[in-house]
Amino acid sequence: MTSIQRRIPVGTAYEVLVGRDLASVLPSILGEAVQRVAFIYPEPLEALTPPVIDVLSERYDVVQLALPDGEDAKTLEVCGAVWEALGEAGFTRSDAVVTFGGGATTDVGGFIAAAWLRGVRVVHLPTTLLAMVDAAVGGKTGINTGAGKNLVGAFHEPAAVLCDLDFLRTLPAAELVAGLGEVVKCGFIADERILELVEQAPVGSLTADSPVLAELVERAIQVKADVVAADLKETGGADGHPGREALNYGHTLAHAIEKRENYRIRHGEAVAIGCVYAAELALRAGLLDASTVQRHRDTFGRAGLPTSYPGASFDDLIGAMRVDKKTRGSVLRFLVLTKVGNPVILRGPTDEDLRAAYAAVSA
Ligand SMILES: NC(=O)c1ccc[n+]([C@@H]2O[C@H](COP(=O)([O-])OP(=O)(O)OC[C@H]3O[C@@H](n4cnc5c(N)ncnc54)[C@H](O)[C@@H]3O)[C@@H](O)[C@H]2O)c1
Ligand SMILES: O=C(O)C(=O)C[C@@H](O)[C@H](O)[C@H](O)COP(=O)(O)O
Ligand SMILES: [Zn+2]
Repeated sequence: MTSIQRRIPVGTAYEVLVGRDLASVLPSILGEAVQRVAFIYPEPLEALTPPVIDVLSERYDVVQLALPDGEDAKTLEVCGAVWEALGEAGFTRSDAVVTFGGGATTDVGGFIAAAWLRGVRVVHLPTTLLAMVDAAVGGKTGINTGAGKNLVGAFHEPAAVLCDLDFLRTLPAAELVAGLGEVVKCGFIADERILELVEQAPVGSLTADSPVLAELVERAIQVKADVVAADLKETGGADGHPGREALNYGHTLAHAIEKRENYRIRHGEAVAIGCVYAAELALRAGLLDASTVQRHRDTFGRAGLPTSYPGASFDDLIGAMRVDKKTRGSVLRFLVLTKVGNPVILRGPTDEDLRAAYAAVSA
């Protein structure tokens, strides 16, 4: 039975619903004008789709589009094939896209919707923890290129995000842990209670049906919704706050590691390493104290996440770090903390500090 536990508005634009058995609310969001729905999902999740397809099929002509799994879907080739399929289906501006899957699927499906006819409605049904708390919320969509991660994309806000916690029941434990990477990141940038909840939870207790996990989901979505509502297109925050770039904590190194690993490391795992790196960098820049750096290692580690990366040298990664979207010209800009909940931008850290911080996470 449908149960909506929380409605979290993202400004005035749309809501993120958190609950269970949420597919039934889709028609009320999509409305009467929609005739065709492109249902985009990763092929391995086929067995989970019938309850959603059944709801959609009662009202709409459903075009089912199975994509490759995970990061393999975030390519121009996959987008091209889907756009051809939409053309063949006569997909119009009053039709809609529904994505169903993890963050890779919501990213590429969102981009497909953003570009088709220059923008059609999209509703995300995230099925991983990471996509519920982060990827599906906020309207960032995108794909990868040979030069790096998420280098092509668009801001395209969804009409709604439906976080159905029931889908977490089939999620492999390692994927759930990876999602905690973005949850803990939100704790460090904006909500210390998240850190306390993770620190106090018995190891292994944050499973799909845990009430603490449900609270973490709601808190992390709230952090993301608040930051996005204040700076939708990452143009900058007010009163010294870095705005949406705060959500990019840990991502400069994370994206470089993901590229280096051919996307075979999970995004949330790479983010955990990247946040420890950013903390080490802030320590060397005289911005952050050593105990908060240690708290990064302890809290990400307690969640089951890696906090070091011995897989490459600094010189192997710096090229990919330079294409980070926070870079301006040849000046690297890092999101760092001065304390928990106080993100700031560090411009042009010295080569010595960049290397020393990397040495501290690569041992
Ligand atoms: N747009 C944004 O703001 C934003 C934010 C964070 C991350 N991201 C992107 O999200 C992606 C990572 O997302 P992810 O961690 O969800 O990975 P993912 O989409 O690759 O999914 C991980 C794996 O879980 C499987 N899976 C998904 N739901 C399942 C379920 N309910 N049961 C069983 N298996 C399931 C998938 O098939 C896949 O194999 C990265 O590409 C990252 O860049 C985007
Ligand atoms: O929503 C944002 O803004 C974020 O930075 C959230 C990140 O967790 C996410 O991985 C995002 O896709 C990274 O964005 P990018 O601009 O560095 O590609
Ligand atoms: Zn991320």
